[in-house]
Amino acid sequence: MARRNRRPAAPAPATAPSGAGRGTDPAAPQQPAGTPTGGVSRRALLATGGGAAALGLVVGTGGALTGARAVAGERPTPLSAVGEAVVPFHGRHQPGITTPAQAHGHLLGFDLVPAPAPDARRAAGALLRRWTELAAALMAGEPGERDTGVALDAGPSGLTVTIGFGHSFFDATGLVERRPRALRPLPDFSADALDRERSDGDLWVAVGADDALVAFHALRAVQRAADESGAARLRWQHSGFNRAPGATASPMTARNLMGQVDGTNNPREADEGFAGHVFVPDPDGPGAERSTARAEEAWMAGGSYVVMRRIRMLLDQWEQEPLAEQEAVIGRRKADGAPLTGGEETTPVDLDARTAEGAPVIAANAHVRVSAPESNDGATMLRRPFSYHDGFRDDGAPDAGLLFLCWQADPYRAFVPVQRKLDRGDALSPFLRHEASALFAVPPGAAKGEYVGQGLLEG
Ligand SMILES: C=CC1=C(C)c2cc3[nH]c(cc4nc(cc5[nH]c(cc1n2)c(C)c5CCC(=O)O)C(CCC(=O)O)=C4C)c(C)c3C=C
Ligand SMILES: [Fe+2]
Repeated sequence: MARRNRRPAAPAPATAPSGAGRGTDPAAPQQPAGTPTGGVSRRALLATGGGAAALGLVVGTGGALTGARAVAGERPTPLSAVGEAVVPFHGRHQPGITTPAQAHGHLLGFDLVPAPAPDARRAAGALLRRWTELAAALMAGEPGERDTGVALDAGPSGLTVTIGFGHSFFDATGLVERRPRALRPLPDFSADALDRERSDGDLWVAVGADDALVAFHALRAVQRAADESGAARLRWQHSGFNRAPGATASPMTARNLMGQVDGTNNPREADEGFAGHVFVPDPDGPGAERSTARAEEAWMAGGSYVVMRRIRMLLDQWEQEPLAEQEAVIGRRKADGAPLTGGEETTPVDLDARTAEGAPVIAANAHVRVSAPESNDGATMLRRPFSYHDGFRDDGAPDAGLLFLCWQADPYRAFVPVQRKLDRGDALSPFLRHEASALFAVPPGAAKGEYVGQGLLEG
């Protein structure tokens, strides 16, 4: 059976007319996040004399910020395509789902501060409004409330901020009736070695940007807003990276820390049925008949579910494997990601191909065979991972791997069956340890004037 491969990533237009930010292919992180807009950037404001006052900069709280680069009348040096890229915040879906994965990512899990349910709900609503306003401002290149200035000289750099709800949020806020069925806790898998303190959580915020300072600036603003609100406290943080835009001569699919080209056969937004795989359908729209959602979950229409897995790679073992073994484990060539059945990266994998001796060319336990939609009743997810490296463990091994993120309309029809199958017989599994896990309901995007999750908290 010849399988359909997705088209190669097309270079993003320098200026996108609306909506999509820098294109919608998470497998194409090397393209600058390009949607220069007519909006006034932080840097332009400074250079045209708006200065510190217009930016509401922090002055006198330890590190005075004066906007010293602001000189009235001075023309700003143009930002590079990377710096000036703007991803729109408002829209049907939240940003950071179909946005190509950026060079830097921070994933934050929060717990609500215990309080009687009505108070916790009110406090959560206020925090979500504050996070929404912050995200919209920072993503547009404007300063946040009492801005720290960390991102002062940069453009928004394709910044995205994405917000979600965990299973326990609904207990804490007395909203159990409105908890989606698809948000029930993930089952245990035999290979799990999960650290519960770095898993789960009431609330989730994901920050991505192509500049490290811009990403940190947003991460800190989000965490400080939670702290100051008294509504939520940080439970865990996982930080990761991808290759920087422009690091390769032309846009290419990213590699992971095992050296494999990773993301080739991701679904593309232009594929038929893409939205049905990734986003929760409208109750009366196409795809609703396949949905298990109840009327109480209508607030999730246009939203998506994200599974996060922190997967450590046993790199000392992996790097001992001969190249041919490494390629057999995946079913693709390491150099260019082409299937072992021939062709180039985007050539469809032929799962039926046999050697002269009659053995399958793609092994029965090869990762691409076991995980493919064709082997899982069509189960399809949008993968959007970051690599991570957090130093070395006591045994000297790198604490490094993949912050695996996948997006789907229903995790029980995508991640869960596929991970069950991988758990039973994937040639890659012996080189992996799943160390943290979480599932979040990511509501639809907010319209102007609304906040993310308003449909749940006030609907
Ligand atoms: C449960 C879902 C998946 C987990 C967990 C997972 C972990 C994981 N994968 C790689 C490396 C590669 N994965 C590739 C393809 C691929 N992986 C999944 C799912 C999970 N992977 C799917 C659905 C697919 C696509 C299969 C297909 O349709 O062909 C590839 C091949 C290139 C590609 O298409 O992206 C690589 C390489 C690692 C290293 C990893 C955990 C650390
Ligand atoms: Fe995979």
